[in-house]
Amino acid sequence: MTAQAIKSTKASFQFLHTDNFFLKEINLAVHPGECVLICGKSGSGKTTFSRLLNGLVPNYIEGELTGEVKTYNLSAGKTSIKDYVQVVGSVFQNPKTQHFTANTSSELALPLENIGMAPEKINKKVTETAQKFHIEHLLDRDIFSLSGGEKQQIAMASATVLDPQVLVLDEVSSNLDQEAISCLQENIKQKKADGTTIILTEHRLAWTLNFVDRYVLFNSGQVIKEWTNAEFRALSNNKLADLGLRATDLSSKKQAIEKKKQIHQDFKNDYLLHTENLTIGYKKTTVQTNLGIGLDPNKIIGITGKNGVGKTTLANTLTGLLKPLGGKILWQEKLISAKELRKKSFLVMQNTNYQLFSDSVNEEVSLNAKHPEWKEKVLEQLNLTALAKRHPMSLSDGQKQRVAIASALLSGKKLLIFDEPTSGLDYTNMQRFGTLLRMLKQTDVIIAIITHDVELAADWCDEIIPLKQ
Ligand SMILES: Nc1ncnc2c1ncn2[C@@H]1O[C@H](COP(=O)(O)OP(=O)(O)OP(=O)(O)O)[C@@H](O)[C@H]1O
Ligand SMILES: Nc1ncnc2c1ncn2[C@@H]1O[C@H](COP(=O)(O)OP(=O)(O)OP(=O)(O)O)[C@@H](O)[C@H]1O
Repeated sequence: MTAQAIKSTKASFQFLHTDNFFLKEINLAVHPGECVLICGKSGSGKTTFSRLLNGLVPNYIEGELTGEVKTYNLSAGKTSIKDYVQVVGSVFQNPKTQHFTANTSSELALPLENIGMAPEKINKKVTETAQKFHIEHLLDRDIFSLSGGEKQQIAMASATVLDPQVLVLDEVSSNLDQEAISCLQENIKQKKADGTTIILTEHRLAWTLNFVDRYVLFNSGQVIKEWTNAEFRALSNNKLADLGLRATDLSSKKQAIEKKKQIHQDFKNDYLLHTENLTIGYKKTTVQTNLGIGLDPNKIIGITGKNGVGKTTLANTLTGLLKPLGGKILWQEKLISAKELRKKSFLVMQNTNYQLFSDSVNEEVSLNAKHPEWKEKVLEQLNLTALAKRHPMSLSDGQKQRVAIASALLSGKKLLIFDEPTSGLDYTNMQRFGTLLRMLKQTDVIIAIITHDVELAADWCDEIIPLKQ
């Protein structure tokens, strides 16, 4: 019998400074070349378990581990990270935390340099890898000036450049457009065909049906169910929703999105907030020119478009964080400055790590809250009540996202823009977020959501503005 690629035997893990074991007696065996997807609610332990497979837990995120977790001959808690990186390629949920260099080409070359590959071979491999992921246009760029999806693509390419035996991919599709997801699918299938063992943690499941062998459901730090691919495909969207999981059949949602694009009227100038010939971008890069868009209260507006098209740049400009390169932004038909826009608006960023400052969830959402009387209800609706005393930085990514969302909802600002707010959210939390937005839209607030999330756009947006290249 072949040895297992991954074998977790009664693995339990307790985070430092906590009273209880969070992961509880996890048994899971994955054979070489198998592709296993870990799903489950936000905070169920998907990321923590995946970090036991690449050595980050407990080497980097400390705590007590009992039982055993082996990735080939490496053993969590006993093997150093240095040895893990030879065997396991990882993509983290938040790609920003994983880049080691400031330049995209150096980022892809670094793992190859570390194993002493000759420079001409390195160049060839970097070019080949970029071609596989269709990201040649991103080579030799400053990493910090990439869009969220572009960063995710670089992280994925860099994790595979050494052809590792195991890939651990934590929410790798969360910021990608449809084209980038198709390319990711092809690459994963190719890796699988080459015998790579692949572990994914995901909320969005539809894109995984044609390559995942087994689905494993986590709940409160435990494995509670497993399905083969065929069994999982047989589950209806309703059944998945009962389990708190996202839909696998998105056909009707995609149709709904097309209808919502038609509902949105092209530019007219009686919007509460509208732009005229707006040019947005950075010192040396113009991202969009001649933008005429309008936003009104009392509806939830989705903003969609391909990776790198300028959605985040637009959000930053409309909330006054970035000055326009040209053109006008008008509020009630009067010119409005960046400073005034900052006063009126709240932006929930794509990476919420940058906007959580307080020592507890409770303090964070109370900062600048104009509606403290809503606090209890909002925390409850976003499943945060039990986390109120926790330090925001100790939360899972989906939990952090919900804290930033709660702050926005309580802020009393007139313009709320959410940049990919549901990238870390399961079905139930996405629905709860949508429900809160529907309540809020009756209060004369402009609500805009930048999103690649097909379910969020279809189920909760009233109109969709597609941003074009
Ligand atoms: N600080 C910056 N300096 C220069 N260029 C930048 C900067 N930030 C982003 N860009 C570039 O501007 C373009 C638009 O980026 P933006 O983040 O607005 O895209 P996006 O539509 O939000 O993408 P995604 O869906 O991937 O999040 C991209 O090509 C990106 O590489
Ligand atoms: N350093 C830490 N200290 C204490 N608790 C932590 C720490 N890191 C994570 N947790 C808690 O462990 C639980 C599992 O977190 P994990 O990130 O594994 O969840 P997840 O299923 O990946 O969630 P999401 O889908 O939101 O990313 C969460 O309740 C989280 O708050």
